[in-house]
Amino acid sequence: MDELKIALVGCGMIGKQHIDRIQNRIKGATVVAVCDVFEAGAKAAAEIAGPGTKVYTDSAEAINDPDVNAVVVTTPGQFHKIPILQAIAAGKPVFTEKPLTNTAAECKEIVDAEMASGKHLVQVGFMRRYDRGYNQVKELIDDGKFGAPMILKCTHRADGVAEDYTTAMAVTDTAIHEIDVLPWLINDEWDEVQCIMPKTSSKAHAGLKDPQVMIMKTKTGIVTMLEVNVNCGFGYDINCEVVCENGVINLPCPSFPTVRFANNVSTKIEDNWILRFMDSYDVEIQDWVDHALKGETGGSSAWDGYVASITADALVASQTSGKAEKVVTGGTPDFYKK
Ligand SMILES: NC(=O)c1ccc[n+]([C@@H]2O[C@H](COP(=O)([O-])OP(=O)(O)OC[C@H]3O[C@@H](n4cnc5c(N)ncnc54)[C@H](O)[C@@H]3O)[C@@H](O)[C@H]2O)c1
Ligand SMILES: O[C@H]1[C@H](O)[C@@H](O)[C@H](O)[C@@H](O)[C@H]1O
Repeated sequence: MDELKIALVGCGMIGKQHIDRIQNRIKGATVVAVCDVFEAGAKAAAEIAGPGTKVYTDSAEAINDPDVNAVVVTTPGQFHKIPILQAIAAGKPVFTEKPLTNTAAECKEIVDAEMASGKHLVQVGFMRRYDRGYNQVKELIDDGKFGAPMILKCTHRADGVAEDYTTAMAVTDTAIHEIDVLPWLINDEWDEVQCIMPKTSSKAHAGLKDPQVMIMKTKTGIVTMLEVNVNCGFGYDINCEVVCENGVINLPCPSFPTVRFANNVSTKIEDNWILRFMDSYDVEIQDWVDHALKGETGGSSAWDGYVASITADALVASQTSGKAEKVVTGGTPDFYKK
């Protein structure tokens, strides 16, 4: 294969961004077909992709088009499973946005199908593994001079959320990023996780518990305290402080000038995830393309996506039990050992 000819399934917000990214900033890949259950949405996406782009409303038809040799899935999480399984059945590499799917049971079906195919075909869009700041922190941890990490203090704050955002989504849609990236960062695995509900913000819509505090402990005993706070009202504020034996490492934020003005010292906070992680998405998709052209996958595997969902299910269970819940994965199959 010398070029990926992609069918993109799910032409919403991030789907359209990935089309623009692939057509204009990524080498070695072109979107040749787009698919959305709403034909008008697919047609609008085809306009972005350019003349000659095929338009589908059925993912099986798009994925099995003989001109298509790779797939990008950008439907909402609860609709990821079917197009991913269709891509695996067709033997075509597939990049899916996070989460792999919304439940661990569905993720297991994908893992089983990929192992049965005998080929590594699935990459999950946990883009923080490609973020420059997280990579700089990882290099410092791996260097060893800071000693072992012991405590991680993280925030995942957003300006606000839509009315259909649920209490469980604080885990499955939002904290899922930290659930994936932190074990990669500190070379460890989750052991048990707990969700604690502080006083709910008056800005949270009816029925939503926000903020939430997630306490997550790894197998070697490192403890993470994660604040998920999606109605903070002041911007998209991602922080990660790693307290090690000999020092403390702070995730660098994208650089904005610090200004002194009107008796204040201040720095801008990014408005949203699109702007905060813009560069990471480009690096991530290019890395997927480069790997897929060689018959490989990079970044997060289907197994990583499955483990993230098992962890998310445990945290969601803790939202009601209030107790620490064990994360039980059964061990990495040889197929996924790196
Ligand atoms: N990595 C990130 O930071 C990041 C950011 C935003 C969204 N996401 C993820 O991207 C995915 C999409 O999010 P979004 O905000 O773009 O959603 P969206 O609702 O804007 O778009 C989803 C689109 O998929 C279409 N669709 C639904 N079911 C379909 C099916 N079976 N076949 C074809 N099309 C179908 C819908 O009609 C819609 O146009 C989600 O999994 C989300 O978690 C990731
Ligand atoms: O909490 C949001 C995350 O910070 C983003 O990166 C996206 O994944 C979005 O879907 C989530 O709702």
